Amino acid sequence: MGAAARPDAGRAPMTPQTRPSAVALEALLWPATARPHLDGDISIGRIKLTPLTERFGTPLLVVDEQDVRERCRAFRRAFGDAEVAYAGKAFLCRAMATWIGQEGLSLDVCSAGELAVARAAGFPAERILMHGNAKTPEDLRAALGYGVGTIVVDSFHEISRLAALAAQGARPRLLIRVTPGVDGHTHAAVTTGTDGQKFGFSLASGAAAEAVRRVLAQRHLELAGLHCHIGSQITDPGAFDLAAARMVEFLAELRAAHGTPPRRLDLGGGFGVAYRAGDPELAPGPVAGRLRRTVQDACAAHRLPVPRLTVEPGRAIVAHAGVTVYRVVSVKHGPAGGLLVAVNGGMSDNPRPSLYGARYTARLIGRRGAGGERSATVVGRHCEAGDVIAAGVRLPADVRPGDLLAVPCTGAYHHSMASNYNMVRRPPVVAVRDGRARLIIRRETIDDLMARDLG
Ligand SMILES: Cc1ncc(COP(=O)(O)O)c(C=O)c1O
Ligand SMILES: N[C@@H](CCCC[NH3+])C(=O)O
Repeated sequence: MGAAARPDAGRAPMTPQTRPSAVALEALLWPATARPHLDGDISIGRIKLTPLTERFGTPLLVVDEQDVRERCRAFRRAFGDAEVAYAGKAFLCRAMATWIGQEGLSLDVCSAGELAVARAAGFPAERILMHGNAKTPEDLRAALGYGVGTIVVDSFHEISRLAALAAQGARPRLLIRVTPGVDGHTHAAVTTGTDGQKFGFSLASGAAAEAVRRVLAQRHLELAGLHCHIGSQITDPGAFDLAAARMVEFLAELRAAHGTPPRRLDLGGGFGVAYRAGDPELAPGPVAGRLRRTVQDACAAHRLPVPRLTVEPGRAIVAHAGVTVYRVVSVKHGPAGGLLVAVNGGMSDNPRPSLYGARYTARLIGRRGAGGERSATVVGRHCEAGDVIAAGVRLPADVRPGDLLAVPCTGAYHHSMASNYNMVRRPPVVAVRDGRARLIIRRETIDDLMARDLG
């Protein structure tokens, strides 16, 4: 190519100062393999997002397999010989169950449906825990039928039901879900360690001690240990310490009352992650160090053997692996000079802002903006004014219909909580890794939606 034909002919040579650079990503928010590019695009797993949307459409949930695997490894390294059970409610499909299984994690399911996914992926039954405050007889039969390793019991009625089912053959291993009376200072809707909410047997009221007595009285049931889960998106490590210390104290009480204490202690999940730059996040290393020390010290103080620990991270494994890409449909001028940028998804693929006031960030991809930045609120397509995806974000002032917006940290409690509100079809999920993209959940079709409507 001759010099005159070059698009940059005649311009001053670029120095390091004038050479355009890709706008950096906030490293903590995006998947491990996410990289910004000069053209404004972002690649994940060495695949650029814009061509991916041309292939699979929008909205599109992209999941970075390497990010998931790295976080599984980080949790296993941090917790040493403890069991790490991924909480499938955060995001579950056959591919995810396969990755989790290959990385040596256990799996927490809370319905016959989640168990069916685990089964379809061939997840080892021994490494499955079943949860739920209102497991139905169908859930329990499915669990016993597959031979799940552990059932976490949550009510006196469930103990009776399990005893009846176990008398027919199975001998399930049980953890008792205890409510330790610890406030994790998270959103009220996901606070589960305090008395008065629906999960678990209260420690303070004596219900937990009574649940232990009832399980021990059933010869077909085996009491393996205790469980607690104080809530989700917790960023205060002190709340986990307090819960762990109370649970060890309870183990000591059980030894005094019944002889040998149960051998397992499951401290649940709930490790908070950053959704926006500057948000606090609990990294597995420090949190594991603290928790293990707390348990060891409390056991030493009570002269108890240290129980085998389990933790159940969900969000911390998969939230950062997910990026949702939307297409802008319309732009309006909002109050105080801000923009209202409406996209082709919303509360049906991300109900978290409307449920918990969750805050997200968003970024234009696929081209570089011009004309500076404006404050913007990214809103969804649903028939509610509260259908907001990201409020108060900075977007290029020239954002316009047809643009692509990427929202990071959408891997956990997005697809798993998606709905068909307004008969909108749920988006597909594409897994990316090492330059390859694989459709792991296809987009819903209008036929899917109509299939259950029998007229
Ligand atoms: C029993 C149990 N374990 C683990 C989790 C996972 O929580 P997170 O995704 O916040 O780690 C949950 C959800 O809060 C849960 O209910
Ligand atoms: N769905 C909640 C977390 C609930 C955790 C399940 N026990 C969220 O999106 O933050």
